[in-house]
Amino acid sequence: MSVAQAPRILLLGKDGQVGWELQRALAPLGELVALGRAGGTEPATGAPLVGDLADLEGLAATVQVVRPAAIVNAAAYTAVDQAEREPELAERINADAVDVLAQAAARCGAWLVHYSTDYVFDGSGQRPWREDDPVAPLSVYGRSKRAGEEAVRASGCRHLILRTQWVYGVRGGNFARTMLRLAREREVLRVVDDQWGAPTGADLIADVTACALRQALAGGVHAAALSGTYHLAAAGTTTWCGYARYLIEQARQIAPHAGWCVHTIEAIPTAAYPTPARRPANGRLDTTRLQTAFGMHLPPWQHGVARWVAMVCSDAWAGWPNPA
Ligand SMILES: NC(=O)C1=CN([C@@H]2O[C@H](COP(=O)(O)OP(=O)(O)OC[C@H]3O[C@@H](n4cnc5c(N)ncnc54)[C@H](OP(=O)(O)O)[C@@H]3O)[C@@H](O)[C@H]2O)C=CC1
Ligand SMILES: Cc1cn([C@H]2C[C@H](O)[C@@H](COP(=O)(O)OP(=O)(O)O[C@H]3O[C@@H](C)C(=O)[C@@H](O)[C@H]3O)O2)c(=O)[nH]c1=O
Ligand SMILES: [Mg+2]
Repeated sequence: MSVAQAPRILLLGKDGQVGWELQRALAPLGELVALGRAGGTEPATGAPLVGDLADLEGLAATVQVVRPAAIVNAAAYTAVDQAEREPELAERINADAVDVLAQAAARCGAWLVHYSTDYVFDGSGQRPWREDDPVAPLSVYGRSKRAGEEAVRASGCRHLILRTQWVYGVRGGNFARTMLRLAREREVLRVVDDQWGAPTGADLIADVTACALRQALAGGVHAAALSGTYHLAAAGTTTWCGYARYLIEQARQIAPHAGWCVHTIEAIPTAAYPTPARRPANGRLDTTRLQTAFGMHLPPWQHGVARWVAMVCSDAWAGWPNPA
């Protein structure tokens, strides 16, 4: 395929954990126009493009100018506890801006790839959640993400809503990085052991997104039928405590002399770790639908976590343990 015929893909949120990996994974699919908060320029004409999701008018205009075959939205308000204090901003970025993108996608016939979260569920029961199970978010963040999902479906655009969870990446802050820092500062860590989910790598999310979007962009009857909501998480499940223990054990093996202080990782109930936002106890996601629809297998969560630890603990990784 020549560059001129390659579909245009508009990526928003290019500098986040998932957005960063998407720059790499989406590049082979077409002509990628990748925007962060600061925006950019249209490759052919140099026209200014808006990447700030708080600028709703600018965002709609940007889609019109780029006329992409697909929009991939990796930008979001993801500070779960902080969202309890600024619900309007969370709603604007996670719902209003998504509404604008979805309507713009519908108008120009583009696919919209959008990410959502296990935090749309109330966490009841033990069974892994399926895509059509009822949602009942416990937090401002969760409610704003639910509203974003609803806007995408209501717009009528062809879409992939990919609900994921517990994301870690080499770029940006996450629970894994917090744990590795604390393990070098404290002798005892206390971590909740009654919230369940699967740590999922930003690289895995990006690779799966590229594979799914390629099939969607291929066109035809099969492609149109792919539009819908999918759960995307690594295989297996653990608790935040199980995750912390695995991470730190891996890190100690790879970098035994990195100054570890921790000798105890104590399993605690959620009630012993109060936070502004409530989080679901059962965040397990059933990924059967994704695996069947797109013909792929998802690896055990430990594989990606071990690779991430090897990456961030390597001496070559200049920013260890907290990159710029
Ligand atoms: N992180 C997680 O554990 C999970 C994430 N998800 C979802 O996956 C998607 C990707 O998340 P992830 O990559 O981890 O999140 P990050 O927080 O790493 O990245 C989000 C990006 O969005 C940017 N952003 C925030 N506000 C705006 C704005 N007004 N305009 C433009 N950009 C903005 C952030 O910029 P800045 O850094 O400047 O604020 C950041 O670069 C999101 O939809 C999220 O809800 C789902 C489940 C779990
Ligand atoms: C730092 C720390 C956290 N915790 C608990 C608090 C909380 O219940 C759990 C996870 O804390 P965090 O705040 O790091 O994770 P959190 O920001 O809740 O992560 C979520 O982010 C959003 C964006 C999502 O969509 C979710 O899927 C999920 O990944 O660990 C401890 O028990 N001990 C600790 O020392
Ligand atoms: Mg957090």
